[in-house]
Amino acid sequence: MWSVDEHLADILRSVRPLAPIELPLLDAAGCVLTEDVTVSAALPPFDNSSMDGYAVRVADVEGVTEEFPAVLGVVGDVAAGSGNLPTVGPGQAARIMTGAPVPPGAQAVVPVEWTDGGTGGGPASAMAPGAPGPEVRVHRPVTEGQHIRPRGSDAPAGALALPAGTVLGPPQLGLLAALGRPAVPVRPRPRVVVLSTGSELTAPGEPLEPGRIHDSNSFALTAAAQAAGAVAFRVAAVADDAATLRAVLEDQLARADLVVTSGGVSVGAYDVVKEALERESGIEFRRLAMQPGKPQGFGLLGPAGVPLFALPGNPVSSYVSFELFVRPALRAMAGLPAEDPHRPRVRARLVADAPLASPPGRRQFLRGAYAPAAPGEPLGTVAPVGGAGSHLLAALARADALVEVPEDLTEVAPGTELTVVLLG
Ligand SMILES: Nc1nc2c(c(=O)[nH]1)N[C@H]1C(S)=C(S)[C@@H](COP(=O)(O)OP(=O)(O)OC[C@H]3O[C@@H](n4cnc5c(N)ncnc54)[C@H](O)[C@@H]3O)O[C@H]1N2
Ligand code: MOO
Repeated sequence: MWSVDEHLADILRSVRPLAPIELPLLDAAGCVLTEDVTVSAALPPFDNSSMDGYAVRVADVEGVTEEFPAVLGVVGDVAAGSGNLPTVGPGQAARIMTGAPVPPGAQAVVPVEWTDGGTGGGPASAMAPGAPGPEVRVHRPVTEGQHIRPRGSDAPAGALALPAGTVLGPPQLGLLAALGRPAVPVRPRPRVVVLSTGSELTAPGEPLEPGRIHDSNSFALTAAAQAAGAVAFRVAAVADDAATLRAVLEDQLARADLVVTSGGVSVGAYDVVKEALERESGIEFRRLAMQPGKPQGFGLLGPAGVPLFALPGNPVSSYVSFELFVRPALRAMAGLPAEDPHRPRVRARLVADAPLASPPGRRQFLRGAYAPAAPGEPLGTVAPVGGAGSHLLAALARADALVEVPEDLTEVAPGTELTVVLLG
């Protein structure tokens, strides 16, 4: 029997980060940058106004008040995007909008609210539409540089904008766009093919014949792969026939960086995944010291060595196995640390009416509902949801945590401190 930790270590030894490719920004969302990105041209690229107002020379507005305003000649109107700039000489001002380049000669911007807005009346609350008037009265002084965002104040040219290894979230993608980068080198999202096996499986929406059930695993596992950041393809369930399964796998390998199958790995007469792959070099079928998820297959398939996870068919077993083994592998392939910040492990106290039983020598993963620590309490609590049966999908759907019972515990008393994986 392999321990959970040995199996995961073997997987992480076998999988490799995917080779980097250049991707357009929005396709690179959530991906890991593989090269440093430096600031090629300063951000912002020119001194610009942070206010709608008037660009002035500081000496012209020194000591002014509403009662004794400066009256300045308006020499132009500078909108954001203007390239043709007027020069502001002594006694002059240029009307200017937020984001517009500061015209030569101007040293500061007076917000329109500190002026008459060129109307000859009292303080303006906004700019009048249309062309500016010939004069503006300025009611308050400004200091040099006031309301000006200097060139390079966000990111100076030559600075490191984003180091290799950065995960590209919305702010990072925004920065790359601001720097003028249309595409960046990243590790791509792994492409995952998810395939259920079992002659009893019927697609949701189809009526059930006697003895048959709906295929739920391929939906849960495909969604889990997407949630792990992969591009996931769900394949229609394959009946229990080794030749068909081999043919489907061969077809699917062309678009897969990783393959997940469910079912057919136990010791039954129709355990087709095992039958189809057991002699395939590289795929090894093991028994793990865990519950659920005891029978597992893992290895590298085909000439390209595509990691294949043959997960057990019970719905809870396959989902728990995905969380514990496939998700870390996908993260490693995407260049992320296998240790998953989105699946934190916390310690919590068990809340239960009676002691819980756990199989000897196997690490058990019960489904639970976690409650964070109350004020003044060092630990949160976790209550079991449903029993230990690996067919209990409805209970899994109500749970938000996996409760880890160590191998050496066969009875877990209420109040016991345990590790909990938060599923989020
Ligand atoms: N004699 C033994 N029998 C079993 C053992 C054992 O050690 N000795 N192990 C049990 C354990 S533990 C597990 S887990 C299962 C694993 O079985 P398989 O991976 O071969 O899975 P199947 O037999 O194909 O299916 C098991 C169960 O799950 C249902 N299933 C399968 N696929 C789906 C799907 N896509 N959607 C919904 N439900 C699915 C299937 O109908 C079965 O009920 O073996 C035990 N047996
Ligand atoms: O290991 Mo099975 O996954 O217990 O149900």
